[in-house]
Amino acid sequence: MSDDPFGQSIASLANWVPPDEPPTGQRAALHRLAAAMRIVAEALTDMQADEADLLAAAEAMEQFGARLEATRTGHRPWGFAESAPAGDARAMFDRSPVIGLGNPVAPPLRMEIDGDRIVGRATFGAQYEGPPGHVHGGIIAAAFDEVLGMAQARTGRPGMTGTLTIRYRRPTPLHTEVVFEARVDRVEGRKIFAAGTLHAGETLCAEAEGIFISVDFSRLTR
Ligand SMILES: CCCCCCCC/C=C\CCCCCCCC(=O)SCCNC(=O)CCNC(=O)[C@H](O)C(C)(C)COP(=O)(O)OP(=O)(O)OC[C@H]1O[C@@H](n2cnc3c(N)ncnc32)[C@H](O)[C@@H]1OP(=O)(O)O
Repeated sequence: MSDDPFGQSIASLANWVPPDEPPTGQRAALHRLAAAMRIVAEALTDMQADEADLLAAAEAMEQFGARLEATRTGHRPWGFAESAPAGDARAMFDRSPVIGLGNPVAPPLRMEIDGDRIVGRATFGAQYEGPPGHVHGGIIAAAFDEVLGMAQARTGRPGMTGTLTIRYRRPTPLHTEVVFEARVDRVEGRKIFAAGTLHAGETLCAEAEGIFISVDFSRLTR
């Protein structure tokens, strides 16, 4: 990948560390808006507002949505180099559906690097419910993809998920902080083998194995 500046910029994201300082300005406002949208999404799963109240909110949201739509450029700023001028080299992560503080769909999972492990923490609310009172298995798979994905990216030759295998051992509770852990087991040619666990307290809720295939990411932009 040495002749591939885009690949290098993706690989450099593997050195991501959680920002020390909270964001400011437009980005802080974006995070606040996304957080407010998460509160609304969570409340919608269990609320008693009447029809008129809901319709008034829907109207306001539709109007605001139209205002935002009108400002869209279609530009996809998804590289280290491009997000740096936006004020923060890690701005790309704002968009993630799993960790993105600017994406209301994200729980959000908070990741940290601990030696050769990636640790991810999240508290899933009712909008992520699968079986009653417990987290949807597909959401758990998405979170594993992200933490195993971060672990494999730190090899410096990040790949795409080829195979992700999950063993769900115990139902994962909602409204409780749960902890994902991931690490790289071994690298064989382009294949990076990663593994992880999900715990709720002392309970092992799920285990995952992933095979990531190192790719030339500039392919994806063509
Ligand atoms: C988006 C990534 C971001 C990068 C990181 C940035 C840093 C940030 C850090 C972290 C936070 C973010 C973390 C994100 C995590 C999310 C990642 C996803 O969800 S990715 C979306 C889902 N995955 C796809 O859509 C793949 C679709 N599939 C493909 O594009 C191809 O099939 C691909 C690239 C996987 C392989 O295709 P070929 O043509 O390049 O490779 P061939 O030549 O066929 O195989 C090479 C070797 O790999 C094995 N292989 C190929 N496919 C495999 C598979 N699916 N499973 C297992 N092994 C496979 C083969 O057996 C072969 O092994 P032998 O050399 O013979 O030993």
